[in-house]
Amino acid sequence: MRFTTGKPDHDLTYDDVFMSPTRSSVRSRMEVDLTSTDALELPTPLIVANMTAISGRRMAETVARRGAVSIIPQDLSPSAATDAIARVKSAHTVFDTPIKVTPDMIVADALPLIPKRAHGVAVVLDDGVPVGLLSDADTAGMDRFVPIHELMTTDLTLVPATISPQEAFDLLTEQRRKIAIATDADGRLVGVLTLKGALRSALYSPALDAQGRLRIGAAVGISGSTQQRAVALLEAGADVLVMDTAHGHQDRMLETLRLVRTVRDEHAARTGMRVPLVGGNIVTAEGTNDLIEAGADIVKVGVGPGAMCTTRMQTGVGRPQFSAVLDCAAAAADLGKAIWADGGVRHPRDVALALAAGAGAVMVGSWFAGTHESTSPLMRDAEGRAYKESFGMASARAVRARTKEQSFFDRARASLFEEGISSSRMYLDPARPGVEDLMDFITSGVRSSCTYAGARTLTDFHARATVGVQSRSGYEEGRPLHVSW
Ligand SMILES: NC(=O)C1=CN([C@@H]2O[C@H](COP(=O)(O)OP(=O)(O)OC[C@H]3O[C@@H](n4cnc5c(N)ncnc54)[C@H](OP(=O)(O)O)[C@@H]3O)[C@@H](O)[C@H]2O)C=CC1
Ligand SMILES: Nc1nc2c(ncn2[C@@H]2O[C@H](COP(=O)(O)O)[C@@H](O)[C@H]2O)c(=O)[nH]1
Repeated sequence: MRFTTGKPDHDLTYDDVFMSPTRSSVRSRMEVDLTSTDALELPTPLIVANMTAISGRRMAETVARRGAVSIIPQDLSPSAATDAIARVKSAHTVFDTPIKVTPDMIVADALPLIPKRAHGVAVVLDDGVPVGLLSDADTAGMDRFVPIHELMTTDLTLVPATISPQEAFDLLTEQRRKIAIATDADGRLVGVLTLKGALRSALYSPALDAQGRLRIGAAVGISGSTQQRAVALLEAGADVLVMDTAHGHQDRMLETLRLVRTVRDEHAARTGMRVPLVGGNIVTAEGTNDLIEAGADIVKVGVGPGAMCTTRMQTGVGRPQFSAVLDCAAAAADLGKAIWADGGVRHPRDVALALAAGAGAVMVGSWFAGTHESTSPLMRDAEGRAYKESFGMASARAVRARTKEQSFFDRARASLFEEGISSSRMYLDPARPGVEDLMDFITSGVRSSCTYAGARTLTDFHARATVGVQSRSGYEEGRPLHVSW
């Protein structure tokens, strides 16, 4: 990456910069290979942040089908974390896992479950065999105690699990249906595929492990029984382990990395599977070097840019994210490693700029909180707009949950040091209510950015990107107007 007018002597945020188009021989945005340039080599260079309100098994399986990875947070109990890994590992790599109900259940049992799926239906099963579909629309105006079999739609599009996404797409288009139900040779449910899902399956490659299962990551804290948790997560099949804390450039992080590296290496010697380790968060080249020396394959970069973050206002500490990513990516590359740009991503352009600056992949938290797949329950405000509650991992709320084994005094003391928001509303975008909709939005933007730079891969993109520094009005000029001025 080069600056149009030389590297400025002050640090820059994503909003401070723009990319210039350069001559390109790339004929189509579909020619661009978005494989991440970190140790994971993900088909889609996105990571879902290890935040309790956002990343769970539902999020993990959905994004893995589209080539990305979600990190199960450190605050989940070891059994909940290993259960999430097991569920994702057993999920189908093409067909979605639907909400399942039975004909005798009542509408009130199904209604809270249906919003957990962007496709908005539950599959009604009789002894494992699909017999109906239930959507919100089927239940409109009906008594909540009515049994599901009285309201369900029974005219189904059943397809064999061997069908290709393109065949499923053509069939659904021909039948003017939105969802197909895939079954095995005995007629039992395998999964579902929507029209959009079929299209996406043809466009994205899933993130798969060596055994062809969906990939998932998990976080390990730097306090407490780190070693035991790391062993349990590796045994369960975690594909990447993340260790992060507010101040990643501290001795305890370096000690934890060394400890977990030993556990990882023993696991690798036994199984032949070497799981990458991620350490963070830091924003300097020195921090990057120290974490890599202690065993990090990937360094997580970002102090203070997160949407739930109050660190910069509380402490004055942090660094504008574009410059942090640029410098840390260069330092990591010198050691043959990579970084993740973590935090502050609010538009597809931010992902593109982080990748242009050399990030191996980009971590997204709060933006994905406002989707059907995040862990929080769907709520509605007074106007009926759908939202999810989110909170920071260093908020008093998260700290209280994390320290529940400690004395009242220690918990009260710990929550004095909050550096995050305890409650925020992340509204679902009616045009993009699912995480896959946001992934479409982001990846189409990044594909386009690559072609503006004449790049076919993300390595090329970083090499060819030309970045300029812009004024506030330069940034404002680029914002679309939804109403006239
Ligand atoms: N990217 C970012 O800007 C930030 C991210 N976060 C995220 O929040 C989550 C929780 O992190 P964290 O709050 O570190 O909690 P952790 O549970 O990881 O604990 C942090 C440990 O480090 C010690 N510590 C020393 N100095 C600091 C410091 N300046 N800030 C925080 N802890 C310090 C704490 O001790 P003691 O409490 O006794 O001081 C505590 O033992 C992580 O996922 C982290 O990534 C949090 C803040 C900033
Ligand atoms: N300072 C804080 N940072 C936090 C907190 N919770 C999470 N985070 C960091 O934010 C990113 C995600 O950023 P986003 O803009 O995409 O939401 C996450 O990975 C953490 O590094 C917090 O309470 N305080």
